[in-house]
Amino acid sequence: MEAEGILSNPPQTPDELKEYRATIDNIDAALVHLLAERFRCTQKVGELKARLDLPPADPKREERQVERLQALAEESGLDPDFAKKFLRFIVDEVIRHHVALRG
Ligand SMILES: O=C(O)C(=O)C[C@]1(C(=O)O)C=C[C@@H](O)C=C1
Repeated sequence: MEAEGILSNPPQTPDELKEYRATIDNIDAALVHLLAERFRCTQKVGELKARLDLPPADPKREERQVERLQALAEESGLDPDFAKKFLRFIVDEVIRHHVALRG
């Protein structure tokens, strides 16, 4: 009996799907660890910039980062536009932290 797409007797998760999901969980954990490491590094950068009175954002540096990441994305089969948006999302958060550090 099925009502509005909800199965009363849901099928078991296939083993193949479980395996993919285990891989996804590992990759997600690695991403979180890598991002935490990146933010520890940018925290140091933010402190340095505040100390030396340097601007929080460096658009020229960002341009070089986008170019490099888009090339890497193309080489590895990732959508370069997604790579660009992902970097923007992270860098915007970093800049927010840098601004807060200036007090
Ligand atoms: O390299 C810097 O100057 C940083 O502050 C780090 C970072 C980044 O997260 O990669 C963040 C903000 C800048 O606009 C550029 C790069």
